[in-house]
Order: sequence, then C-alpha cells, then structure tokens
Amino acid sequence: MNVAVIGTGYVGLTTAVSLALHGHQVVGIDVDREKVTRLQQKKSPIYEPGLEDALGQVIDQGRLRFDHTVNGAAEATVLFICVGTPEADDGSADLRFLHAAAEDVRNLYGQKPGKRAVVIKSTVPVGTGDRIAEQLKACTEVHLVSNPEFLREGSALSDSLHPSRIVVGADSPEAFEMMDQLYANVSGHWVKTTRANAELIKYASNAFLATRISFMNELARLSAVLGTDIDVISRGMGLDSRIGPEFLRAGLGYGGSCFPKDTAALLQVAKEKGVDLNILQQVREVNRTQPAWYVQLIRDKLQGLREKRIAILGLSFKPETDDIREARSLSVIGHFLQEGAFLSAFDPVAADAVARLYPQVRFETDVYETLRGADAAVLVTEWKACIQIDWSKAKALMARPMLFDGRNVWPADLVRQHGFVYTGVGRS
Ligand SMILES: NC(=O)C1=CN([C@@H]2O[C@H](COP(=O)(O)OP(=O)(O)OC[C@H]3O[C@@H](n4cnc5c(N)ncnc54)[C@H](O)[C@@H]3O)[C@@H](O)[C@H]2O)C=CC1
Ligand SMILES: O=C(O)[C@H]1O[C@H](OP(=O)(O)OP(=O)(O)OC[C@H]2O[C@@H](n3ccc(=O)[nH]c3=O)[C@H](O)[C@@H]2O)[C@H](O)[C@@H](O)[C@@H]1O
Repeated sequence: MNVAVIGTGYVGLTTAVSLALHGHQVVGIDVDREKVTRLQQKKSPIYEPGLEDALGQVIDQGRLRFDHTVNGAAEATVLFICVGTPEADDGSADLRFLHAAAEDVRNLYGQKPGKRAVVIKSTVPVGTGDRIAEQLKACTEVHLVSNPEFLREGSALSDSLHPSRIVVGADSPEAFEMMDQLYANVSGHWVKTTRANAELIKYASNAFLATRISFMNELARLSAVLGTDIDVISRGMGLDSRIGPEFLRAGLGYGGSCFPKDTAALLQVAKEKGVDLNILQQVREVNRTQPAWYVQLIRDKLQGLREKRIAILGLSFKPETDDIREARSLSVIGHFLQEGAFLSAFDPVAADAVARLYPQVRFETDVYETLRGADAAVLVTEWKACIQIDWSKAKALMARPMLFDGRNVWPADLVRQHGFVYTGVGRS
C-alpha cells in the first residue's frame, strides 16, 4: 500500500521503517527540514542499535523516502499522524502539532477523491479522534482511525515489527478493512474497538506500568528499613503468573518522554470530568520523590555531600537510547549540585545533551576516568558499559570505596568481596 507518515520522531520513523520492511511504499514527512535532510542521507536522528542500518536498507530498496511538506502524501491510502503531544503547563496533552498536521491533511485531501484512512498514532486524550474526524469531515472519503503505539525506546524498531497487540479504533468497516490490509504481514493480537476505547487503552497501559514501578519503589523504601531485599521480593512476586515479572524493578524511578507526560494527561482528563484518580496521583508523587529519597541515603552514608566527589554512571532515561527527556540523572545531578558536591559523569551517547544543561559537571568518555578520585559512584542508568566494570581497577582509582547502585544491577556480593561498601535501592 502507499503509506505516509507525518512526524518522523521516534514513533514516526520506526513506523515508517517497519512498514517499508513489511513491503509497503512509504513516505515520511516532517516540518523539521534539517531532520528530513539527515534522513534523506540515511542518518537516523535517534540513537537506537540497528535502526540506521534498517533505514539505509529500505531507502536503498526504494521503499522509503522523505519529504518536508504534506504534498508528498498525495498518493497515500493510509496516512499516519505521529507528531508529538507534549505536556502543557497544566499537565494536559498539548495537541497543537496534531491539529496543525490534521489541517494540512484537510487541505491536501479536501479536493482529492479516493478512499483513505487517516490514522492517529500519537498518544491523545479520549475524544481527540472524534474531534479530528470532525475537523476532516469535508474530506468525505477519509476514515479516521485511532491506532496507538506501544513501542519502547531502545527497542522501537523491533517492537514496531513485532507488536504485542494491534489496537485499532474506528467507526466504519472500510477503516477496519484498510487496517487489516496494512498489517496483513504483521502478527499480533488484535483489538478492534471504538476510537475512544483505543485512546484510553494507551493511557491506561502506560499508567499501569508506571504504577507497578512506583509500587515497587515505595516498597523498596520499606525494604531498606526492614533490611530485606526488594529484588528477591520482586522475583518472588513475579513468579505468580497473575502478576508476571515485568516492570517490577525498583530503582530511581521512571523517566522518558511518555510515562511522566501520559500519567499527567490522564489525571488532567479525569479532573476535567470530575473524577479523582488517587492511585495515579500517588504513583507520580512516589516517582517525583524517589531521586531525593536515594540522594538522602547517599548523604547519610557519605556523612554529607558538600565537596564530595561523586561519579555518575549513565545519564539517558534508560539504556540503548540517547533520550534524556525526564531522565532521572537530571534530577539526581540537580540534588547533588545543590548540596555542593563535585560531579563527574559518563554516558555512552547522552553526555552531550546533559552537558548543555549542566556545564559544571566534568564529563568523561570512559567509566574509569569518571571514577578516578571519586568518593562515591552512583549508577543511574544501567548501560552495559556501566555494569561490566573491572572492580579491582575501579577500587584502585576511587578515593573511597562507596558504591550506590540506583538500578540494583551491580553484583552486590562480588563488589563487597572487593572491599566496596554497596548500597542498592531497597536491597540489603
Ligand atoms: N517516544 C516513544 O517511545 C513513544 C511515543 N508515543 C507517542 O507518539 C507521539 C510522537 O512521539 P515521538 O515520536 O517521541 O515524538 P518526537 O517529538 O520525537 O517527534 C515528533 C515529530 O513530529 C514532527 N512534527 C511536528 N509537527 C508536525 C507537522 N505539522 N507536520 C509534520 N511533522 C511534524 C516534529 O518535527 C518531530 O520530528 C507522541 O504522542 C508520543 O506520546 C507513543 C509510543 C512510544
Ligand atoms: O508510550 C510510550 O512512549 C512508551 O512508554 C514506555 O516505553 P519507554 O518510555 O520507551 O521505556 P520503558 O522501558 O517503559 O521504561 C520507562 C522508564 O521506566 C523505568 N523502569 C522500567 C521498568 C522497571 O521495572 N523499572 C523502571 O524503573 C526505566 O528505567 C525508564 O526510565 C512503554 O514501555 C511503552 O510501551 C510505551 O509505548
């Protein structure tokens, strides 16, 4: 099929590449001309292992091209809208990019006959699809579809190629038929429903995953006092098939471009309707305070933070991405600097972005240089390079043997054998 994708960020780019890999003819459109130029040169604006190779492959095969105006989408039968829906000041989803893209679509398809699906993949509050359908009602043969995306950064392409489920919300048989045809080569469970249900499935999924994380983080605070080990607790819980093992890892909390903004947007939608989502409110509160709780633990163990030299390992919001949106590192660094600590930091790909925000931090290109002379090391993001450490070498380089494992991934027994004092998150 002829497919257009408006917005070539994380979601748009991986959607475009995966649909091209599935044999469709795809055009990616973005208002950011610099991004389009880079993409035309087969350069991915996003870091993710394997993504740039796949991008080059489908461009070389003539199945994917890029354009900076929506006119490039004239021939498309299915048009995805994948623009950002960031958090507005009041916590709601800012839909201005979505409405601008929909307006472009209205101008393009208003005059052109032909049955088409316009598919919203951006995460949008319940009712948005209906409003966009209204905005496009002059385009009589356009069917408005909600098809939320569940990919994770760092494994976005693989998640897009092999989705856990395909949720499609629409109100016409033609729309469902076009989506069936589009995803004919993709296996996954289908949920065919209304647009409103599809929109809420997306927010509810992210909110529930965030809830699991905050639940474990709050329990980790208790575990730290009880002298129990949250990792063992989590393993023991996760073996119950009704609970499952995923998203039970305690740590410094969740970051990224989605859990923080989507939980805020869901709360805002509920507030507008006069409904209290008390649990979700607390989920956000636990997440907001988790870095400060851990920094307090570090302060106690180091007997103050003033003029202490602290090495921060890992800066992106999770491994395998250069995204630092809402990264825990930013909050942790902020707390340390406020208390007068001297910081060195390392990340395989995200250091430059953090350096622009915190020029007072000493950024190193190597874990060991980061550890040199440090009074303590704090693991913030569990990159492989930050886990697979030669502990004898690390011990020799550090001024004091204090390890703070903010992700519970360092080998506690082994580092203790090397003479380190180890403190995890809710782990004895
Ligand atoms: N990042 C992620 O892992 C996931 C994101 N989502 C949702 O998908 C949506 C997009 O997220 P990202 O890809 O992360 O956003 P992003 O901010 O990385 O990319 C959005 C792109 O849209 C472009 N754009 C904005 N207005 C435009 C217009 N009128 N015409 C053409 N291009 C336009 C921007 O220049 C940008 O390149 C959001 O609603 C997000 O919540 C859903 C699942 C996963
Ligand atoms: O809507 C979105 O944008 C996406 O949001 C998340 O994906 P993502 O933010 O890329 O990353 P996750 O792997 O979910 O991790 C989010 C944060 O939670 C943290 N986390 C995750 C799991 C866990 O057990 N504990 C924990 O602290 C991670 O460190 C990270 O900071 C969801 O997992 C995707 O399904 C969804 O599509």
